[in-house]
Amino acid sequence: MSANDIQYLRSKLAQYPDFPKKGILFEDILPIFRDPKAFQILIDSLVSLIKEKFENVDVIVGLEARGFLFAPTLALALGCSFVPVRKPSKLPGEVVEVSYKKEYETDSFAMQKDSIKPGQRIVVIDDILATGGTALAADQLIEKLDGKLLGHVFLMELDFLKARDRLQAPTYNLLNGQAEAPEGSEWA
Ligand SMILES: O=P(O)(O)OC[C@H]1O[C@H](OP(=O)(O)OP(=O)(O)O)[C@H](O)[C@@H]1O
Ligand SMILES: Nc1ncnc2[nH]cnc12
Repeated sequence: MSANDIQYLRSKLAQYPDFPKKGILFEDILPIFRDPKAFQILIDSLVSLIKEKFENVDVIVGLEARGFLFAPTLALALGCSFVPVRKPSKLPGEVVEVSYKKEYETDSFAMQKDSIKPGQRIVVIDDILATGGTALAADQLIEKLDGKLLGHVFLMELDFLKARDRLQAPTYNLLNGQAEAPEGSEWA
């Protein structure tokens, strides 16, 4: 991704102080999707990043709700499956479920038991890494289904919350720099 592309995507982000609660600076990614040029840059950049960092990806897992805005398009561009992680009571059939805490509330997440096969190679996609509670919950669900977690890709990361230290798998983001797996972890 060129510096111009990064700049273009960053110019589409909007900040809202004290939303949804006092003290939270909310980062809004929705303007990206109002502009087809920005959306195309986003998908092309994510495809390049994933091809560069991960091998033989079978499944892109997207997290409700904002991950759903671009993870299916990305999966299609990569020729992978798309599998959703959803909020509770939304998925039919047998599910696995976990509760988690995020920057401004608690919630729970579920996946359909037959949505991934044991050993499938998985990259988890979401818009923002804040405390990491959401991403860790997705990791737990993938582990319960015996998927092979390759790593996480975010559009952006709230560095000051230091969530990267909580995530074990390699974690990348498009808009504010990249880092490798923690030293000593199985992915390092
Ligand atoms: O790292 P964390 O502290 O867990 O926070 C990050 C999560 O918070 C937001 O989702 P949220 O559930 O608020 O909203 P959404 O349903 O609009 O995606 C965001 O889209 C991430 O999924
Ligand atoms: N500050 C923030 N802005 C947007 N989404 C978020 N999810 C968690 N924290 C967030």
